[in-house]
Amino acid sequence: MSLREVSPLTLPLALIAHQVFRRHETYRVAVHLSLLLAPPALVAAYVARSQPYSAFLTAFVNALLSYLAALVTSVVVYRLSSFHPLASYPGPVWRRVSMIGPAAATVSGNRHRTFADMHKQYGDIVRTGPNELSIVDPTFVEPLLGTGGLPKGPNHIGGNMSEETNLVGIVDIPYHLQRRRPWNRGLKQSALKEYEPLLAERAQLLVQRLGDQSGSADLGLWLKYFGYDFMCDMAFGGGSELLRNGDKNNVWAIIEEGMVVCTVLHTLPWLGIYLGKIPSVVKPMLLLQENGRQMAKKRLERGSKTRDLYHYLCNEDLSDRSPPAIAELADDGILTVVAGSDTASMTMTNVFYCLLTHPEAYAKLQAEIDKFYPAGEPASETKHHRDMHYLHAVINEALRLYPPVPLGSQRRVPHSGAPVVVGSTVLPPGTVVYLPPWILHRDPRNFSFPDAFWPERWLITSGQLRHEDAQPPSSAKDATKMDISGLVHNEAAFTPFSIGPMNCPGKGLAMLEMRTVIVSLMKNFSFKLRDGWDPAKFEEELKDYFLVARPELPVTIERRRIVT
Ligand code: HEM
Repeated sequence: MSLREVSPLTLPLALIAHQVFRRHETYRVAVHLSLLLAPPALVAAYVARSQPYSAFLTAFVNALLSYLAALVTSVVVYRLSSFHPLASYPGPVWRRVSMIGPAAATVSGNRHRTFADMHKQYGDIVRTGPNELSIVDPTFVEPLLGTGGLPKGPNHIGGNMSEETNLVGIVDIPYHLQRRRPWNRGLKQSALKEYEPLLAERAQLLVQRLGDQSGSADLGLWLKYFGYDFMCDMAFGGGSELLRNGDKNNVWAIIEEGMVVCTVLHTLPWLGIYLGKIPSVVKPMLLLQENGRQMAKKRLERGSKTRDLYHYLCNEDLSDRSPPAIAELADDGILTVVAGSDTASMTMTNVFYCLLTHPEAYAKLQAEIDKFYPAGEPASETKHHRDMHYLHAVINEALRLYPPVPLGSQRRVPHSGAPVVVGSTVLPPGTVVYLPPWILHRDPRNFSFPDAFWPERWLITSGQLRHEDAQPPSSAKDATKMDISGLVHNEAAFTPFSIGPMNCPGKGLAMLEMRTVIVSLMKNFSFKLRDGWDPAKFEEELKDYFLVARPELPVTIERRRIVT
């Protein structure tokens, strides 16, 4: 049977299959295979009935080719047509067709820059994929992320290579909220108090190890070691000694290589499901998952002397509750490692990069630290944090310029529900949405001098500094006092931790950790960028692999004398 003979039969079946795929998006391999193979098989059985088996095989191959060609054509034509629900949204034509190209492009780590370029060209709402929009209008933040907002998007299904994801990717809102409760208990203020001694001990070890580095080091690397060790202390009651022993098991290479693969699979979730079945292809991802699972499993086997995060995740704080399933706890171990250690250590690296390239800000923060932590006052004392307005402003400003999750967390309008309407914008069912902090934070409509590191903006708007006493950022040479008095500062557009019931539960811990470490380091050392290193490279080499991957930060280190 030739292609021409089978095509009249396969064409209508392909059109029906397209509609089924479109309305009932599924990640079940069995359903995919049935929809892809059963119709051509039926056509072949029909046209080659009462003929030898070889005729059936020829008919099947031809039916499959014509069926797939019709299916692909139908999908592409529909996505490019004015019938597609997102047809009215502007965006590059190639991105309307398929996510395969965008997924391949994520490997470069420039996804955030690509999104920024698209917004420059097409405006505030851009169609960045066949069914995907990126929105940089801050009035959408609360309705889409806040209470009553949208559920999570499907990207973590790809990253997890399974529809069963850890907390961060749970799509079903009631189930997400149920799984979220122990995290909230384990990361609330009273629980943080119990982590403070662990934090103080680790920060002291970081100081000691940096002091051993004979005057020069990659500060980013040591902050990564610190971040991982502290996260293991805090979450699993110990288990990592990178600061003492170095990264002999390459855990950071595992995390960073895993995140590259994860970003590709976030963009094409169905591919994750398939590649998950070919371990050799997704080895970095599997190693990353195994690392997190092992950390959690070892913790469960040995128990913990401290009330660590797993004390809460295992419901050990509730006498009337049994622990959740081991698989669930192990999956949340992966999330703990990635969400908890990478983000905070990266932000501390960014803080030091900003301070070291802005000596006047460095000097102001040093003065504040010396005021609150004179000789004799331990750097681990947290009671001063709330009065350290400049420290808070510096951290906020680093988070504004370099949000660790540059595109933010994905959301999706449920397939089964009604369209979501925000103002005059209609988001049809099935639409995936990004609200990228990287772009919102650098938009002059949200923040004056958007590309400048200028902690003073946070002091002015919180009433700590009068407009008339503020100096414009050093990089904004032509700025006037007028520009400062008409300061634009829209905190509704500041979303490094996301917002709403599915936001980051680790915000309080991250702030505590960052403050303690910055104080400990600046109280003990003077840092300078290593001579000959070009700081311009730092920003260029920041990569978006869902979380930001950072370049090295080489510094010279000198011990300060005023310290006890
Ligand atoms: C500077 C540090 C950090 C930043 C900027 C950050 C940012 C984020 C963002 C943007 C999300 C996505 C939220 C959403 O979907 O709306 C998230 C989720 C999450 N983060 Fe963080 N994070 C940081 C540190 C931490 C720490 C220290 C922990 C502690 C373990 C943590 C635990 C989590 C968890 C468990 C989730 C999943 C929340 C959920 O889906 O309900 N994060 N984080």
